[in-house]
Amino acid sequence: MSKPQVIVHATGELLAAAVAARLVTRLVDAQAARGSASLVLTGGRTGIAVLEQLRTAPAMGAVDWSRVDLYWGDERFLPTGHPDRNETQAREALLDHVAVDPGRVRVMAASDGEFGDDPEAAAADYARVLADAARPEDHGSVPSFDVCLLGVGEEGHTASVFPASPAVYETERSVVAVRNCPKPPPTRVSLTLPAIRRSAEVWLMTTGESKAAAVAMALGGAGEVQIPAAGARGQRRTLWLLDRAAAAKVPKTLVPPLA
Ligand SMILES: O=C1O[C@H](COP(=O)(O)O)[C@@H](O)[C@H](O)[C@H]1O
Repeated sequence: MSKPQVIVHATGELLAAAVAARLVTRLVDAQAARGSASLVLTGGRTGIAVLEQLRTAPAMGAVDWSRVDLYWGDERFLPTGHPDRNETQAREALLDHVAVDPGRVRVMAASDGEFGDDPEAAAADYARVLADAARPEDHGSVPSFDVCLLGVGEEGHTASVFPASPAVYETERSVVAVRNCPKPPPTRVSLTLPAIRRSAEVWLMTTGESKAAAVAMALGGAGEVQIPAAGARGQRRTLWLLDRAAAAKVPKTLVPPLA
């Protein structure tokens, strides 16, 4: 498992543009090496801002979106097309504007979908989707995603794994239903930390003063039960992509000069 590396940008806008550029390079490299790339999307303000930036990124045309496998790290369990669904926001920000292969866009079920209002069934279904997509070289039931994008909440949640919640103690399942979330909406579906840790690269992205304490705790050695984002690590790389405000309380020894 990789050690976290911190990259700080001056503003949230610069951060989103820089992450978008970094992502273009990573996807192009994966496609050149293997023919396809896999990407886990996140919801949240920073995650969606990155997708908006990606849409107009200068080298965007270098990515063949029909050969990108798309997944979600978590989903708000709401009806199809609901504006608060991470899927809806990702489609508006990017996916409706690029030539994705619909068969490679693996969404988490909606609350009016085939599993009805049953988030446990939706989670079990997504675990099957992941298992079906895993290749022999992934050595398990979760693909080794090229990049897993994640946000970070004020209290340290990532995906929809909240501090001290049942999801943070999960060691077997790759996807779980999450109920009674402290942040609305209360019902969600989420990858677990063990599934996230199957990723080659994990990129945690967050901005703003309100995230500074959680970021400092995660990077300062807090446990994942207290700060779930601390447990999100990639096999090859773990990047913490921050703006100056979110990085304000991180120990100076961990922060390189401004990008
Ligand atoms: O609810 C969620 O929140 C987190 C963080 O969102 P932000 O707006 O504070 O950046 C996000 O990572 C997660 O995907 C989303 O469902």
